[in-house]
Amino acid sequence: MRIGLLTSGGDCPGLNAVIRSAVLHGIKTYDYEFVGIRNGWQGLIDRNVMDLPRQVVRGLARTGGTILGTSRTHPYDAEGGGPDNIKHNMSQLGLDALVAIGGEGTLAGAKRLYDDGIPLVGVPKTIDNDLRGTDYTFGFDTAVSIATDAMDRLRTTGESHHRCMVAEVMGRHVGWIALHSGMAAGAHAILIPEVRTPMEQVCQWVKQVHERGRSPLVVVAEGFIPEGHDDPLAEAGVEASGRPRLGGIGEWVTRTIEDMTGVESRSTVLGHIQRGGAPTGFDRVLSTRFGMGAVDLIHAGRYGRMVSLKGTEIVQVDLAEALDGLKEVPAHRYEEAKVLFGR
Ligand SMILES: Nc1ncnc2c1ncn2[C@@H]1O[C@H](COP(=O)(O)OP(=O)(O)OP(=O)(O)O)[C@@H](O)[C@H]1O
Ligand SMILES: O=P(O)(O)OC[C@H]1O[C@](O)(CO)[C@@H](O)[C@@H]1O
Ligand SMILES: [Mg+2]
Repeated sequence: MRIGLLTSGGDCPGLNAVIRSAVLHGIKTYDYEFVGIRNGWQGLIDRNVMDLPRQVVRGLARTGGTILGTSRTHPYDAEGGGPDNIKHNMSQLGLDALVAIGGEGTLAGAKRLYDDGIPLVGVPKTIDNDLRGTDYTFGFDTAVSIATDAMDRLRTTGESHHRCMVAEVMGRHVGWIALHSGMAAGAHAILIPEVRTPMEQVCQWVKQVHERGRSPLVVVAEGFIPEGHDDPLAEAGVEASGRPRLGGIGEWVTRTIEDMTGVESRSTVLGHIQRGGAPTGFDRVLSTRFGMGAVDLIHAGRYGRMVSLKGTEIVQVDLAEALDGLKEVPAHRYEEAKVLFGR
């Protein structure tokens, strides 16, 4: 059995650990061969690949990024894409099956390809943690840990200057990173895409905190839409795919707070720092187990499925089930965090 591995969508810490564990488990347990497909679906279209013998994956569990590269190439819409071309290329490369490691976009493409007759399995990744069908995606824990560390730092400088500090974190459609890092750092307000909090409410929390002698910390997810607005702020234009490049909401919230409360405020955008560097121990273990689980799925011929974490166990779910809408922050989780906002 010769298996192609690809990473697609935004990178995240843990991708290399999946590649390593899939290769080691596949070689040691089943005597499989592995091929790395470069730059996501693009590599399958271009037949741009690398061999993945055991020595290439040595020491990878603790490294950030992906040795295969990634892209947001659409497997159907890109020039040279489509199931027939991809099947042809797989046959030219001698590939029997694929492991697609990606977020909800990548796995939606994988599901379509599976429905069109391509034998593949999925591994859920993304710092956003927005995939249903798994308790956690890898990358999320690392992003939360980086954001929490940054917020602890913002709090000490904020306290020195009696300022309101605003931290913008990633989270295009969902506010998991904001919720968890904000809660971990003791934020006085957390603004997420799922909840259209009015700025009057945010300013009331900020004033209450300031009046009791503390420096307010406000955490805002990049996809937050303030009441009265229709779309998230996207001041950096659009990507090649036409998708808006989010960002700018942190600065907008900061200016609004300063104007409405008179409390001196500063904004920090964490950006891609949240996606860089080494994975946490939790993400290394999750990625390692996911990589092994994906190879087991292929060995069992269970195509069209992905590995998933349920509680402490690695299980398997249908891609269709995992892609049935995004995993948003439920209202009760937001209400729980809100108890500690403001006063
Ligand atoms: N329904 C779909 N069918 C086929 N391809 C898709 C579909 N949706 C998205 N894609 C392709 O998959 C690519 C990767 O998806 P996306 O950019 O959403 O990242 P992701 O895999 O969700 O990971 P992350 O959210 O962590 O960046 C998209 O840029 C797009 O080209
Ligand atoms: O790396 P890019 O293409 O700027 O994408 C940024 C997006 O990727 C993510 O990190 C993961 O989907 C989002 O949170 C963010 O909006
Ligand atoms: Mg995604």
